[in-house]
Amino acid sequence: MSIPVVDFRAYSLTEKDVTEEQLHELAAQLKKAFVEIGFVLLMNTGISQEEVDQILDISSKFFLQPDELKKPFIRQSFPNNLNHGWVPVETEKLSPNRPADLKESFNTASFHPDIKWPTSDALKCFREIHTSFYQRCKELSMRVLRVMALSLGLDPDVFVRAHLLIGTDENATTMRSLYYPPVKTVKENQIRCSEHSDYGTITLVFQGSDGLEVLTRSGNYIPATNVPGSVLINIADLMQRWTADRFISASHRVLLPPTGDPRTRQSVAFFVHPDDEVLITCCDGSNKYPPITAGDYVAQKFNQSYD
Ligand SMILES: O=C(O)CCC(=O)C(=O)O
Ligand SMILES: [Fe+2]
Repeated sequence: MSIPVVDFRAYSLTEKDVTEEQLHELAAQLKKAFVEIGFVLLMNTGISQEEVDQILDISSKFFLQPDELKKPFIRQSFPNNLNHGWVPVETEKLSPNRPADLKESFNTASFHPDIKWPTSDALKCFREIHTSFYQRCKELSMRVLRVMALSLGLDPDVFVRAHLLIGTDENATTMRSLYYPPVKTVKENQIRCSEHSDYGTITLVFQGSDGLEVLTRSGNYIPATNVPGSVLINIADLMQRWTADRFISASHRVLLPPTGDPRTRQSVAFFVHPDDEVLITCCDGSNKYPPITAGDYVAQKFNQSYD
């Protein structure tokens, strides 16, 4: 089994005249992937590899600074949005069975005027690059959510309408740039990114190199090979609840590199969340999961993963 590949050209960000027939064809392909494995590799989305390289590049300049220069941006230091900011290595614990992850990250979760952004010469484009990549990811997410609603025979705008506040502090959508430093000393069972599923509706992933693995329904992890120019998209927990388990929020992880391999790794994940106040109820009318607001669900998950 491998991750299914879907050509998204007909509804790419540069395409204005998609036909109903093309949308239904895409819907059928996405539905199959999201039911069978919960992951899909989209080609020709309109987001170019140059854009991805640009954000990976400016992010690595940020991460490679001494911790002292990153501390002013640490997560939880911005009162308007406690999820925004820098997360040092070994802070986030995604699995109860493992030590905290060997990764560092920067969460872009707010554009509130009180947010401080890096301003040094080397990082003067940091804010602009992060803001524009966030917007690109948001636009693509809206297109994907539309196709997903169609694929389930729902009102095509039902998911889009639940995500109108992306980019404000009333919505938890977060773009996270990840940096996995060279591996030196390792605790027992520690890995780069522990087994977990994501919390929101969908996640867009841009990998700088291989490393991500995905759990299949048959119970084994397979590589999500990095294909330059593509966007990997996965179902997250709230979408699994919303669809009463038709779409699956698959577990995934990043293992350690082979012993002695000094290579770092980078990726960018765009975690799409519904607006905080949106109540997620099973769209098939069942009560397989009790209703919960998107805001309460994410708050619960953050309490578990950041002690
Ligand atoms: O680094 C990656 O490729 C994915 C990271 C991830 O799954 C996450 O941060 O939720
Ligand atoms: Fe993830």
